[in-house]
Amino acid sequence: MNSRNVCHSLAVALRFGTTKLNRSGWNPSRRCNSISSMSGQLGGQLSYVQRMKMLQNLREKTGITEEVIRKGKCLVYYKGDPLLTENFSIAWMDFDDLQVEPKLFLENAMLLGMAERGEFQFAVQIVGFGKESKQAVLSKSQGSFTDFRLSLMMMPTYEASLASKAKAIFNWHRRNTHCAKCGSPSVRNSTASCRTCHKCEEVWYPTLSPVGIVLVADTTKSNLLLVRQGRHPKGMYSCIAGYVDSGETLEEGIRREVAEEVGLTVLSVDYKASQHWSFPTSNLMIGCHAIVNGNETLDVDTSELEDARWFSVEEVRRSLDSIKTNPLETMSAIKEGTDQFFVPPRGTLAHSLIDAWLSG
Ligand SMILES: NC(=O)C1=CN([C@@H]2O[C@H](COP(=O)(O)OP(=O)(O)OC[C@H]3O[C@@H](n4cnc5c(N)ncnc54)[C@H](O)[C@@H]3O)[C@@H](O)[C@H]2O)C=CC1
Repeated sequence: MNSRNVCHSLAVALRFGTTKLNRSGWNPSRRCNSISSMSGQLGGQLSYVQRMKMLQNLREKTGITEEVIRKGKCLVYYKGDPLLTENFSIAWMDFDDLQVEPKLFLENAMLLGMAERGEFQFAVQIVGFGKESKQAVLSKSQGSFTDFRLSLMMMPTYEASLASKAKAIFNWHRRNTHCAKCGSPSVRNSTASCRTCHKCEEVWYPTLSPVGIVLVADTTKSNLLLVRQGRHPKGMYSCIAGYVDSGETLEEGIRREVAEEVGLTVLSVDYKASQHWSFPTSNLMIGCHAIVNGNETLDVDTSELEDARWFSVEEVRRSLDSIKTNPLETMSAIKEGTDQFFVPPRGTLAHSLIDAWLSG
């Protein structure tokens, strides 16, 4: 089985307004002074600060011009799946290779960011380009369209965050075509960073929900508590996660989730890392380590969880090593129906929290 077939199988196994643009939107005839003045810098390395200022300028002042599009590289999506190379990196495409009018491109694209060499990064959905679009892209590129969830687990971290951002923003625009204040149609700006109501001019920004995710250890630090939901692949145990409620701090949300889901008292919480996560919508996963009183009896909320169990550090380390060394083979074995315990794959914050705890 070649690696693409393995990937396809794994993807199955892991199944877990109008185009008129507003005043900061598309205007092909407008020259953008700031971009023109920057053009001397393009091609060389740009500092992080320079790049952020330029992106801010595009979002908030000038909007996207044809000049910007032509200097761009595109992350291409077909029906929600990104175009990746054989090695699970983004198969960036030049705008010219997409053979589409700039206006149609922009109606289906969003500004993602800017590479260090000054290339603008776009994400674009090609479904809107017509029936032949998929074949046309595949014939011009070295990539193939790869299941989105699998992509996030296999891509380099930086690229996975770009892919996650694009998916979340596209979804948000699709679901938020009308103003939540007056009900009139809203229009997106050219970078896709917001929508403006045509009637009342209220501006709407993509929403992001905070989720606390926590790796729980007992006071001896020799046991880790992991949980599984019915929708997880067979054998997979992960960290406790839950949405932070309005009015709560992150720590309060985590204490409440641990109490509700497994009936344990959290003694301490330490922030570790965060990750954007676009399932099912747009979440900011905020990852922590926590210590609980391990003498208390587990009281599992079976409406949320199928199981919660203490694992020894050695058991968790063996599982993590296996999935780190051979991610595709391990996931493939799991798909065949093994009862083997495994931790979430690379690309998930749960995996990083476990990895950080074991290396700490
Ligand atoms: N990247 C990672 O390592 C992991 C990510 N996750 C993600 O964390 C999120 C939360 O996990 P679960 O609690 O298991 O999710 P869930 O989808 O089971 O949600 C639990 C409950 O929260 C409520 N809810 C749903 N959406 C909400 C929102 N936007 N704001 C407030 N409440 C909401 C609903 O009542 C739902 O029943 C999910 O998106 C899940 O995919 C979970 C574990 C690991």
